[in-house]
Order: sequence, then structure tokens, then C-alpha cells
Amino acid sequence: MSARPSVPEPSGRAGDTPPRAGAPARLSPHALLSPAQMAAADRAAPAAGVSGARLMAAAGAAVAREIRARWTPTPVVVLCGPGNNGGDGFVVARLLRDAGWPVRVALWGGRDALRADAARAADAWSGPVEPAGSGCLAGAGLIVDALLGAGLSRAPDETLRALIHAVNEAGAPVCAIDVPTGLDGADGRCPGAAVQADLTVTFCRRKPGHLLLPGRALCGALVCADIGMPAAALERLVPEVHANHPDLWSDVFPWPRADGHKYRRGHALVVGGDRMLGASRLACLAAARIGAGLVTLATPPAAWAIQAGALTSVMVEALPPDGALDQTLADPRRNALLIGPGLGRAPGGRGQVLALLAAGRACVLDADALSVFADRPAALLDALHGRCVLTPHEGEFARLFNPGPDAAGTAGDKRHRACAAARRGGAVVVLKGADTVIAAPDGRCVINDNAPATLATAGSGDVLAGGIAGLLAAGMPPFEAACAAVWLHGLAAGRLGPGLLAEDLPGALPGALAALAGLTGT
Ligand SMILES: NC(=O)C1=CN([C@@H]2O[C@H](COP(=O)(O)OP(=O)(O)OC[C@H]3O[C@@H](n4cnc5c(N)ncnc54)[C@H](O)[C@@H]3O)[C@@H](O)[C@H]2O)[C@@H](O)CC1
Ligand SMILES: Nc1ncnc2c1ncn2[C@@H]1O[C@H](COP(=O)(O)OP(=O)(O)O)[C@@H](O)[C@H]1O
Ligand SMILES: [K+]
Repeated sequence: MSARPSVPEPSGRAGDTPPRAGAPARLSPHALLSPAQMAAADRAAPAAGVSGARLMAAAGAAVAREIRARWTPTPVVVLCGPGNNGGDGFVVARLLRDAGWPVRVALWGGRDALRADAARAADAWSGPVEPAGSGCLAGAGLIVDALLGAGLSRAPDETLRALIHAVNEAGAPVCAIDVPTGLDGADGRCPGAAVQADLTVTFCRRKPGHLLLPGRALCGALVCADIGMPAAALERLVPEVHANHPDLWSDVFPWPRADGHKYRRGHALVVGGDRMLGASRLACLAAARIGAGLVTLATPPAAWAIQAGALTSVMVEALPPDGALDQTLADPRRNALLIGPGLGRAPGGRGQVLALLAAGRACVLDADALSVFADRPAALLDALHGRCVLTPHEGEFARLFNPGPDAAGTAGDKRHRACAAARRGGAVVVLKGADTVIAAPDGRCVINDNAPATLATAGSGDVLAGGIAGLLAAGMPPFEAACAAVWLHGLAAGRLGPGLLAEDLPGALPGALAALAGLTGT
């Protein structure tokens, strides 16, 4: 197995490859840079030996290459804006024309607005430059969006909005340079209007807005091109967020050991309710498939016979009628706890959650284990500890963290809300969705991008919660366990394809684990 970076510390540089003596550290390829960080790298590049013009030439060449790899020659309209994004557009125009493509260029904003490298790139374009307006798109077989880059400084004004709408209504495929215009690369939001691209070519590193919705959906296919940014220009950047990838956590993945036995692989305890019985079963199966050596389902007595009849390798035990957990927690080898799937909102639920938290063991709280605290979130948040993982979807998250007297003050984009919630709770927060964000109380943050839309089906969250519990039982630290389970969950779903039911997911975990083993050389 090759040496891999670990997930970075918030204020450190872990996560990036250790430097050779005298050489700058290499920024993790999974780091997501803010537009401000990317701009700082652009500014630092010349002192590190690579001029802005060279970067722009490489950026334009990368875009032209990606276009030529996907489309056959067709009339292209390149829409250029007033900044360096527009400069990249002029380079693309020249390269495509040199390759024999029919190319027209339309400029949004006056030629005098172009500065430095962008002005020089415009000078190197010898063809005509039309004013950008809806008419300039007539006859386009492909539109190149070089209007604005990632650092949107304000919502598009009326003329830009009209241009964006014209692009989206032109009926031609769109290749966006760096980001679709109107999308804020920092957070994935688009205040006003944004270009809908089929292909987006960005440079050096992706930005959070490429992964977070709605940004991700606006990008179409995303390519991150190497444009020769010198390592020294990136060396001072401390990425605050990464894209989820095994490189971030595979070094602590709990593969079974040749000298192991089932107790070494951990014992996950799932506390179920007396309704929605399938939910806790799905969680148990996922916990066992992903790596726990033993799994026990503790169930209300009324559900015992059904659960015991439906499960084989998972042990099923009946709780006392009052739901007290002291007996079931008496065995300290039950080292990872899960409550929530199928719990329901019966009055005893809160007490059970607090009892599990009081045990101080690794613990996953999902679904109703979160919702039962909707009227008094502080009662839950104050009881959490550093080995807890919360797995809310947006609805459950809002119940706990919406601004209010108890709130974590979680306004803002999805990443910042998840991070604020993790800080407030002192626990790992997995804020689920197509762009699941995993945040740790120490500031680490990962965005997942491998989950297919077929996961939007009842019970898939129960499988995820069980997967996290299984990895916790097997000894993985909470943040890494959450990242790994989310990634494996997405991969398993992707491998199943259309028609997926939540009950298919545990059975698809072995294939996903095998793929992980192959990827990491385990
Ligand atoms: N990151 C890199 O490694 C490289 C980046 N390059 C390109 O440089 C771009 C960044 O260049 P710039 O910083 O000049 O950014 P832009 O090309 O996005 O232009 C910024 C200009 O647009 C204005 N603006 C921002 N939002 C606006 C709005 N809503 N309405 C009207 N005007 C608005 C700003 O005030 C500013 O004048 C990147 O997106 C990329 O395409 C490449 O040229 C070279 C390498
Ligand atoms: N459109 C989507 N694309 C990708 N993943 C999704 C999408 N919608 C939901 N998911 C994922 O599916 C799971 C759903 O969990 P949850 O909402 O708790 O459902 P349930 O309670 O039915 O199990 C989460 O892991 C979530 O991230
Ligand atoms: K653009």
C-alpha cells in the first residue's frame, strides 16, 4: 500500500504529501480551494517561476483539449467576460480556430476593461469580436462560457442575467471555463441566475462550489486540469475542506487481520423500536457487512419474535418492557452503539438516547433519535461527546440546529452549517443529501460526491447509519468512519445501478469493499 495522506488537521498541513527535503509540500489532490485561495495561488505563481500568461495559456489549452476530446468541429461561440476567465476564453478561441473549428468571439463588457494577461490574450485573437448579446448565439453548435470565474463578487445584474438565460435557452451544449457563470465557487450557490453547463473545466484544484448543490448540478461533467501551478505557489494554502476519497481515511480502515477474532472486530449494538422494524434490521446488516465482528439488535419485547425470525447472524435480544438499557450495556465489549432507525417518537426514546450517550462509547444517532429532541435540542447537544456521530438529513438537521434559543447558529451554506453544528455539539455531523457534508468538531470537513440519486429511497439512511456503527465497532475513529461509510454507501449504490432498494445495499457492500481494497492495494 502506498503512503497516503491522512485527513488534514484544520490548522495544519496533514493531508498533503510530506515534502522531500527542500521541496514544497504537495497539496492533496482532494483539497478543495476557495476562490480566494486560488486567486492567492495565481498571485504567488510568478514568484515561483510560472507567469500568469503561462497559466492562462495552459488553462486555455486544457479547455480546448477537453472540447476536442468530446465534440467534433462545430460552430463555436466563445463568450468572454472582463477578467481572466475571459482571457482563458480568448486562448480557447484561438486554439480551436487554429485546429480548424469555426469560432466566433463575443465580449461582455468593453475591451478597455480587459487587463494584463487577459488583454494580451485578447490581442492574440486576430478575429472579430462581437458585443455579447442574445443575437450572438445564433447558429452556435457549442457555447464556451468564459464570462465569469469562481469568485463571483455579486449577483449577476440584469444584462448578465439576460445573457445567462440566452445561453441556457440557445439549445447548444455549453462548456464552462472554471465555473458556470453565476455560480459561486465558494459555496455552490447561484444568487440570481447561472449557466447550465454540460462540461466544466476547472484548474489546479476543485472548489467547494463544484461539489455542493446546486453548483454540482450546474457543472455537468467536471474536469480538473493540471495547468502547471508550481507547488511553491500552493504551499501556504491550508485547505479547509476536502472531497471525500479513500486517500483521506484508508490508512485507518479496519481491514480484518489474519490474527484477529470476532471480538477484535468489535461488537455493534443497535437499539430498535417497535415499529418500522425493517429500519433497524437494515442498520444491523450494514454494520455486520462493513466490518463489525458481532452485531446485536436490542428490541422491545413485542418485536422480539419478528426480529429474531428475520435475522440470522445478527443476535436479537429483548429489552425490558420499560426500555431500560443498563442490562444491554453491561457488556463493555459492545463498543459501538446505534439508535434511531425505526425508533419512532414514543416517550421513552429520549431516555434511551441519553442512556447510550452516558455510556461514553462510540455512538451513532440517526433519524428519530435526533427528532425526539426537536423541542429541546440543547438536551441532546449538551449530552454529546467526541465519539458521537450524528446523521441528520436536512429536515432532522433543521429540527436541531435551526436558529433559535438552543441553536448552533447554523446559517449559511451547507458546509458552514455542518461545521457549526459539529462545533456546537462537539461531535461528528454527517449532513446527508446528494452532496453529503461530513464535519468534525475540530474543523475538518469533507464533501462527498459519489452518491447516485438512486439513494433517494426509503431506508438507505438506515444502511448508512449501520455502516458507520460497524466501522466504529471495528475501531475506526469517528470522523474517518463517517467519511468511509458515506463513500462505501455511495459506491455500493453506484454499483447496483437503477432499481436499487435499501435492502440491496448491505449485500452490495462486499463488492464496494473489494473495490476499496483494490484501489488502496490492500
Ligand atoms: N486559478 C488558476 O489557476 C488560473 C485561473 N485562470 C482564470 O482566471 C479566472 C479568475 O480571474 P479573475 O479573478 O479575473 O475573475 P473573473 O474572470 O471572474 O473576473 C472578475 C471580474 O468580474 C467582476 N465580477 C464578478 N462578479 C460579477 C458580477 N456578478 N457581475 C459583474 N461583474 C462581476 C469582478 O468585479 C471582476 O472585475 C479563473 O476563473 C480562471 O478562469 C487562468 O487564467 C489561469 C490560471
Ligand atoms: N439525490 C440524492 N443523491 C444521492 N444521494 C442521496 C440523494 N438523496 C438522498 N441521498 C442519500 O440517501 C440517504 C438517505 O437517507 P435518509 O434521508 O435518512 O433516508 P431514510 O430515512 O429513508 O433512510 C442518505 O445517505 C443521503 O445522503
Ligand atoms: K465561466
